[in-house]
Amino acid sequence: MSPPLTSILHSGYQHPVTRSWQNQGRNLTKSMFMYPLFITDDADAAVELQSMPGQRRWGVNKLEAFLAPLVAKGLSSVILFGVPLKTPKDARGTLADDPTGPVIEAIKLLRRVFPSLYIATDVCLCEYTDHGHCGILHDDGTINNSPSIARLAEVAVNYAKAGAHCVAPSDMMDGRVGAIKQGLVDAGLGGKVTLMAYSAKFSSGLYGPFRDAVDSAPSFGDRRCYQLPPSARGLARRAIVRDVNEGADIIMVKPTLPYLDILSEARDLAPDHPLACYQVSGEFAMIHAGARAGVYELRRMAEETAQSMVRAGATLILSYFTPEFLDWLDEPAPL
Ligand SMILES: NCc1[nH]cc(CCC(=O)O)c1CC(=O)O
Ligand SMILES: [Zn+2]
Ligand SMILES: [Zn+2]
Repeated sequence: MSPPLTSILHSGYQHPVTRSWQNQGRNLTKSMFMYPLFITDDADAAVELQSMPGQRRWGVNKLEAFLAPLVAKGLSSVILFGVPLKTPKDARGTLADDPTGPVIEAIKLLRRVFPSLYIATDVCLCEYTDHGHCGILHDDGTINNSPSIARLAEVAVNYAKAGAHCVAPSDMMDGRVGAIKQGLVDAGLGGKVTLMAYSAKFSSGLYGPFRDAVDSAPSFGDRRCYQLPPSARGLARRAIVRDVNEGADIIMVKPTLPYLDILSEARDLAPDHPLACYQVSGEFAMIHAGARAGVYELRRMAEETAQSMVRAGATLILSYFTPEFLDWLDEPAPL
C-alpha cells in the first residue's frame, strides 16, 4: 500500500540542491567559528597537548606565524586563555591581568598584526589562583562572591583596555556580568567592548583535557558549587535571563552535545541576542577518539555536531575544529 500523498517527505527532496534548502537559512559559515587559543608564559613555546590532537600551548612569539595562514583562510575570531606555568600563583589571581603577562601581550600583538581579527578573552581566575578555583575564597574554602566579582571586573577591564574586543567571564560567580559591564562603562568602554557571558555552564565531565592543557584543576574540592548540575534546566534558564538583564551582549551554553536542549531554550529565552556554544575539550577529544577507533569519519562527525548546534539556535561556535572548518567550508561535503 502506498502512503498518503502528504506523507511523502524527504523523498521529494532527493537532489543535493533541494537537500541544501532544508537548513532554513542556517548554513555553517566561517565566521560562526571562534578558535580557542592557549597562550603560555614561555614566549617561544609551541607545546603539543597530548589529550587534544593538533592543539598546542603557544608562546606569544609563535602566534603570528601560526595564525597568518588561518587568517588568510578566513579565521575571523579567537578566544584567548592564559596558561601561566612559570609565574607564581596566589589567592587572588594577581597575574591574570599582568601587563607583561601572556594574555595582554597576545592581545596587543594580535591587534597589531591582524587588524581584522576579532579578539575575545576568557575571563577567569582559576588559571592564576594557587588553589585553582575560579574566584576568591573565604578561609573555609567557599567562594567569597563580592571580592571575586570585583576582581573579575578589574581583570576584564584591563583586557579591554589592552585592546580585547570581547571579554567572556567563565567563572560563574553571581553578579559578575553586571559587575563587569559596570566596570566597562566606568572605564569608558561600555559601548566598545562585547560581553559574552558563559551563562549556562554545566559542571561537566568534558573539561578534563582543558584542565590538563591549562593546568587549572582545583587543588581541593571541585567546581560543583558554582557550575550548574547537569540536571539543572531551571537554573540554566534563570541564569540566562539574569545575564541578559545584567547586560550580557552574547549568551553562551557550554558544553554543547549533552546540552542541546538548553541551547534551544536559550534561543527562545534570548531571541534577540547572538547565541554562542562551546564545544569543549572533551567533546573534541571524544570525536577524535571515535574517529581513530573507526567508529566514524572525523570530518563527518565534526560537521554533524556543528550542524546540530546551529539547528538548536547557535549563531557562534567556540571550537577546536575551527582550523579544519576553514578548509572544509571551502570544499563542501555531500549533504
Ligand atoms: N574557567 C575555567 C574554564 N574555562 C573554559 C573551560 C573549559 C574549556 C574546555 O574544556 O574546552 C574551563 C574549565 C572548567 O571550568 O573547569
Ligand atoms: Zn575558572
Ligand atoms: Zn566547589
